[in-house]
Amino acid sequence: MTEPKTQAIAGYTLHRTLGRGNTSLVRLAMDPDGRQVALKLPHEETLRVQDAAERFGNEVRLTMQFRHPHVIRGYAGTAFGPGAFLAIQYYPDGPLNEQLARLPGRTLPLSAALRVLADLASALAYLHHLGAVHQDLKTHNVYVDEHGRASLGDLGNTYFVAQGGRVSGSPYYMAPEIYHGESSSSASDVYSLGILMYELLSGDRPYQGNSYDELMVAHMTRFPAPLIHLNPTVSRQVSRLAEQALSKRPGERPRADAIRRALLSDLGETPQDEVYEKSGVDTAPGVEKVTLVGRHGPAQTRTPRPPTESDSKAESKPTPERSGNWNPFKRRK
Ligand SMILES: Nc1ncnc2c1ncn2[C@@H]1O[C@H](COP(=O)(O)OP(=O)(O)OP(=O)(O)O)[C@@H](O)[C@H]1O
Repeated sequence: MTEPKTQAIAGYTLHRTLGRGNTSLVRLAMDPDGRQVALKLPHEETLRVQDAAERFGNEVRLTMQFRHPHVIRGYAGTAFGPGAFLAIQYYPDGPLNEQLARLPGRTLPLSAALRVLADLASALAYLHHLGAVHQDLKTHNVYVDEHGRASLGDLGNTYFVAQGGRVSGSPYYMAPEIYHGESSSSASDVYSLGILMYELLSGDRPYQGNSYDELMVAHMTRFPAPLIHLNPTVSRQVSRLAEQALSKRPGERPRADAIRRALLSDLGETPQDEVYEKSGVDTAPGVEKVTLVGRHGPAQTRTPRPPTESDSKAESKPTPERSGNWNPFKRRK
């Protein structure tokens, strides 16, 4: 296969193409420290279209800021301009959807599935603690290493609730309130986690459909069978939490941390509190900063500011994808 022409990034030796998404081309590369990395290079089109360029910039900025063992590790990046790139941890097995496609029956063994879900619940609990919403939890954005430990990637649509952001999601995983055109919240991430719990623990996503509209109806009006009926090896507690995560009303869903605890209990572990410390690192003059350091590593900085009128417009503006060439895996931009 001929490799597409790609912009050279100083200090990086480019190797084979790992994949191509809507936003970027991803190349295996050697970084200046001699480490193998996945190098995300925005498409020319991404850099030309303001909205897409901003999403790439957002992904670079947040990936470099967040530090958590289950949020994909960013090594270096440039958010904007012709030299834009993001170097992240390389996962030889690719994203979880590709891993599942290679497995018989598309299913992980129970303990492996519980571990992946517990790691993702931990990642969400961390983001939610910081006041952020991921908005795009799905198998395509999950990477699992050789020890079976999972990381949540693709922070392009992640935003801090206090700052506002564009509502988005993927139709198989998207909460009813997003279909209704309401704002996303930590509860909509928990809904996506509930979908993933069904998917990984029963072998199927709970809601199916051949179009955006069919999926919308399913998410809004149907209720899946209890998870324990689909997989009797799952505990009652995990089954109940998965059902509650899929509540139509966001307020009735559990928190990500409660799900993490239940999953760890199923693994025979005693869940520990995840501790986030406060510290004060200034990144810009004249702006209040809150820096939260996870027990797992250094700094995440957020800049609270009151939502503006344009934020609330953006938050309340869903962008349903109803065109003829509907693609269930393509994120709604
Ligand atoms: N860290 C990684 N390790 C290994 N392969 C990766 C990694 N990141 C991305 N890839 C490969 O590159 C492909 C494209 O990556 P990704 O989906 O993140 O692209 P994107 O354009 O940024 O996303 P989107 O399509 O959501 O805009 C993935 O499907 C995967 O095959």
